[in-house]
Amino acid sequence: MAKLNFGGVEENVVTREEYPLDKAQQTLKDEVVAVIGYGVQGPGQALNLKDNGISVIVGQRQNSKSWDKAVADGFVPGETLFEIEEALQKGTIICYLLSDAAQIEYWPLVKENLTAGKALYFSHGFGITFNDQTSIVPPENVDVFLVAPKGSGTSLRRMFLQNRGLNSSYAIFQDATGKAFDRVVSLGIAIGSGYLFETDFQKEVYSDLTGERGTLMGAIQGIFAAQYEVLRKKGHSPSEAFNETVEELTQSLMPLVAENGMDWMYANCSTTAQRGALDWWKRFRDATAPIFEELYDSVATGKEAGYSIESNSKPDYRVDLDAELAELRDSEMWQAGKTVRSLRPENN
Ligand SMILES: NC(=O)c1ccc[n+]([C@@H]2O[C@H](COP(=O)([O-])OP(=O)(O)OC[C@H]3O[C@@H](n4cnc5c(N)ncnc54)[C@H](O)[C@@H]3O)[C@@H](O)[C@H]2O)c1
Ligand SMILES: CC(C)(O)[C@@H](O)C(=O)O
Ligand SMILES: [Mg+2]
Ligand SMILES: [Mg+2]
Repeated sequence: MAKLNFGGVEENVVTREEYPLDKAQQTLKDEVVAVIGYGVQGPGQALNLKDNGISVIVGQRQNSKSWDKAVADGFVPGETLFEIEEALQKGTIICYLLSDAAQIEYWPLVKENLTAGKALYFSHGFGITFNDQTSIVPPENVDVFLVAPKGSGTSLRRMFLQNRGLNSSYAIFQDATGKAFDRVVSLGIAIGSGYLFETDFQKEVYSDLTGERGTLMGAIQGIFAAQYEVLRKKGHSPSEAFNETVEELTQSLMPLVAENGMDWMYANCSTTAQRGALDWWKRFRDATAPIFEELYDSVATGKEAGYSIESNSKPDYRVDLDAELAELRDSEMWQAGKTVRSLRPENN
């Protein structure tokens, strides 16, 4: 395993050079990887595994949209697509990719089928870390590990098809067979990870829940809305407010940050912009830091897990979720965005 320097701190990383695909294929050659759940990560991981020559089956409720999607994606009922219980019986590695809330409901069935020497794979530290709320406690004679892609399953698949790779974290919770490291790293490479960085279950879930509630999803929408609303209140048009808040960021500036970092993006803007950004960023940091502290505490005390379990375990959770998403979609800002996107030349 390579030790790499990240801003002065050494960390363990597994790269494709060190652990190439043929080594992963060799490690997994006698395994049947059962992907349970075909939501967002399920399709991304299952299709990448299949295209990488791994023996993969999907377990999903029949008569569901996800079942139909698996069929449309090339999984064949009775051959590579089964009801959850049958897939659990056939799999030697169980990739537990139901929603974190649904994992609670199906746990007794999964546990029943975890015979000695099998492996239980997660893409999140949620179920194990918050087992006081999930009751997910695996038997001692199976391997338990995670590979958590740091991005959407949709991106995992798209980047795979573009010959790129999303980075993932990996962690081993339990090594019953002595093969856990090879198994987890092989799966990480075979699902299409660019490289794998080491973590543990608790750190993965604390950082992941903080990130998605924070800068990646929650905070970014909050800061977009705040700036957009001020610009509108001061008399700017929706297109002007949207372009100065979102469109320029996603289309012009974030690709530059992705390529070479924030200072390089700054350096490619005017000295006027650089002066202003350098003067203001610390004020935004200081204003939001207390909210991030509160958020982290809410994650670490298990409150966020509790909220998520409570709301996503309701039989009609999708109805409320869809209504909340519609509120965002129908807001003036995102409706303005729809028109702005339609005007991109590549969309014409
Ligand atoms: N979405 C991502 O991009 C992403 C990224 C990294 C890790 N993860 C983790 O991967 C795992 C799967 O995430 P996801 O986003 O694909 O899941 P999801 O929340 O979209 O749900 C996945 C599947 O669970 C099924 N499901 C939901 N409720 C059910 C129920 N009551 N009974 C049976 N099936 C039910 C859905 O039909 C779907 O097939 C989670 O642990 C998640 O935290 C997700
Ligand atoms: C894609 C994300 C936000 O990184 C993932 O953590 C999720 O829960 O979907
Ligand atoms: Mg997450
Ligand atoms: Mg995440």
